[in-house]
Amino acid sequence: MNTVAAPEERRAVKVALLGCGTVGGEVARLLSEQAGELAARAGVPVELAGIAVRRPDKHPELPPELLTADAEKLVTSDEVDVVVELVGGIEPVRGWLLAALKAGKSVVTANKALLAEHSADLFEAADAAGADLYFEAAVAGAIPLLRPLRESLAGDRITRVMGIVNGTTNYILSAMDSTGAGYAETLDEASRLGYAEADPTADVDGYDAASKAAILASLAFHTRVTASDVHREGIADVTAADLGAARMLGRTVKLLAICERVTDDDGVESVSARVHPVMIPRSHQLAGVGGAFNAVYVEADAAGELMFYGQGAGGAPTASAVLGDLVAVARNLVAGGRGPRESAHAALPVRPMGQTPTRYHVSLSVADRAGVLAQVAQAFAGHGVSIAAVRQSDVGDRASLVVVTHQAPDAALQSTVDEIAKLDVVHEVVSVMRVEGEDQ
Ligand SMILES: NC(=O)c1ccc[n+]([C@@H]2O[C@H](COP(=O)([O-])OP(=O)(O)OC[C@H]3O[C@@H](n4cnc5c(N)ncnc54)[C@H](O)[C@@H]3O)[C@@H](O)[C@H]2O)c1
Ligand SMILES: N[C@@H](CCO)C(=O)O
Ligand code: NA
Repeated sequence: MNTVAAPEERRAVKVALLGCGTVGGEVARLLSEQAGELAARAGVPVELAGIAVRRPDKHPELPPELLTADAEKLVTSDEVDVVVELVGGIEPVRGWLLAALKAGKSVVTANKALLAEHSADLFEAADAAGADLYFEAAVAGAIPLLRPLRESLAGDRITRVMGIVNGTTNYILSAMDSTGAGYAETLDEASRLGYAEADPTADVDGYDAASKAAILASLAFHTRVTASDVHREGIADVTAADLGAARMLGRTVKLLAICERVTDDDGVESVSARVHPVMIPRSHQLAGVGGAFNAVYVEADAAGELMFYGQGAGGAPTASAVLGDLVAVARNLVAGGRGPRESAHAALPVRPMGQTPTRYHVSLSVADRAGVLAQVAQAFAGHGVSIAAVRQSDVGDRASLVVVTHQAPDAALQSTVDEIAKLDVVHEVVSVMRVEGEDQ
């Protein structure tokens, strides 16, 4: 348990840094370059006790006496007060962090994959030992977002969190939209710039954003949501035709994480968490978020609408969030307090995607003859889906038909699209995508 130390008894807060790659390297640099200022802000010097990397011989830039390949031993060393984990992945990191917490060390991590599956165990271990668990860098990089959710908005009732939380896919979609650049070359560039995960399929297939959505939903709604509770679709299937269809409607495509508190007709509350590509109007504030930037809207009963924007990936921006957490832990050690614990009292069920209300855009290539529109409209009506707008234009002997719906349960919309694809009069389903935001 943390205790208050008299100023003369305070020794430096000693940090074990696990991982010294894109983010860890920047944390090590800033800890050294800003040592004086960090000590002044924390009220105590913050110093490295050791750095664990996979291959110490590959790091001539780091002090050799600090380097080790044995993270397991480092995390429970008597000399260490705080473990900063920037390795990533679930095992063996989970075991290291549980051992560290059990030994009373506080933990700062950027590891969303681990938190989205095991935060309950980690919080429990932190509570048992009276240690801290901070993870601002795990969602939306440099942007202060988790601290506002955990602390500033703890007195409000959040109803929705929606935004762009993966820098790599936003970088790719922005380039595909603005320059028509190809998917593969843009992904290579995102990896080179240090935005992508070690295995970039975690980014493009939506796993990274789904982990972040689970963390956001858990914090915003005071419940437990894991990555497997989040409906996940990535951007691998987003085509030039989708972007073209969006452009025709004055829209663009973004990969969004959407977490909502939903109340059914009987007043029963649940949460819905999903990640998928979405068409949004170009006038929407999220449409202007380019490159590896992230932006997240939070809607709360009393606060109204808030927006958080900034660099969501990259070494230095992510290190900024890590260092902020490290200063918070050091201050707690000095003052003898603790940061916020897990808040999961609401224990809300997770609503399946099929029952979640969404809106669809469907772009079809159809035969240009009488009665086609009626057949398509009938398919929507048969599934109880109400149409908001229809646009038809002739393309040679075919017609292009674009339908935008009102909200309906996602399963009803999926069934409608499946039925339409089988109609003889439909030559091709050119693009199907969910939509958010009002049309102009
Ligand atoms: N790169 C970003 O923009 C970014 C942003 C936010 C969060 N994150 C998260 O930060 C973490 C680190 O990401 P990164 O981009 O810096 O990764 P990275 O691949 O650049 O670095 C990983 C580091 O971990 C070390 N490592 C791997 N296995 C190890 C082992 N068994 N023992 C000791 N050290 C080991 C490697 O030597 C390397 O130094 C991940 O959880 C990632 O999801 C990254
Ligand atoms: N790979 C992640 C890093 C930031 O969490 C991204 O592209 O957003
Ligand atoms: Na953040």
